[in-house]
Amino acid sequence: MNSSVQQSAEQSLQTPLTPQAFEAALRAKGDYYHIHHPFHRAMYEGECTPEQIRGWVANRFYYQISIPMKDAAIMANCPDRDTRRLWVQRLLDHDGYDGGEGGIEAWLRLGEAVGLSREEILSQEHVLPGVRFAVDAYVNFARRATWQEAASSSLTELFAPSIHQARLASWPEHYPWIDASGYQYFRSRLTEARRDVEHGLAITLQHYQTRAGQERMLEILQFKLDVLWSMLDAMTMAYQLDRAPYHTVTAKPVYHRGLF
Ligand SMILES: O=C(O)c1cc(C(=O)O)c2c(n1)C(=O)C(=O)c1cc(C(=O)O)[nH]c1-2
Repeated sequence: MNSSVQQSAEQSLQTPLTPQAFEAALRAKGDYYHIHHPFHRAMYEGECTPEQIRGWVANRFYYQISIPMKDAAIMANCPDRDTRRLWVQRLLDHDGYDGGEGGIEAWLRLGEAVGLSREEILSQEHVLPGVRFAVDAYVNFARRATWQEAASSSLTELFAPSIHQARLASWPEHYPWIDASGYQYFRSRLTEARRDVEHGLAITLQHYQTRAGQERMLEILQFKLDVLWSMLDAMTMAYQLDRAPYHTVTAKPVYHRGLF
């Protein structure tokens, strides 16, 4: 590269993206959302066996119960009262409040609708180590990052309404054996995720003002996409390729159930 070309490349890397261009770059990350993962595609194309659906629901439960801990960690690091007043809604959405059951309970109902018992889900006996490690990486990131960085890592939710919508549109047709009462979680998230995104996006656009910061935020978003993709990789090994951990040694789920 001659020096003037190099200089202008360096300059453009120092120029912050406009808020519009930054938001467009965030949205472009949707190309790597787990909606494109083969396990996910199989789910909404009707190709999954009941065992595979049950495996996904039981494993995703670990994400569901970890999200409020992740959000509590963000609040614990956030000195801004106005932010906390809005952010606390996320905990309440999942844990329930004022007689409302909340998302964790709705997920347990989804589990029952696909044929799992409540005890089986709560015991975490089906949670694969790879899923656990991926989810824990997300919670641990939220514990040690600044609250703004941790808040912005939730922005994969930009793409979540379309994935919940895809399930609502395809599962009842493909999997008539699933009790329709189980779908309430997906329905609730359509509106909850949109509201979360509005707040998360406002924090993000306000916080990342330099080009280096914006590039870092895109890397944070990629980290979160990696978390979601890696969870499905672990499920693919166990439920599609019959290669659960230790399958060469035993068919028993000997893997640990969390060390809290
Ligand atoms: O079903 C999904 O594909 C999906 C994805 C995501 C996401 O993109 O992180 C979330 C959820 N669901 C979800 O239900 C949810 O409550 C949620 C919270 C968060 C977050 O990062 O704070 N992501 C997600």
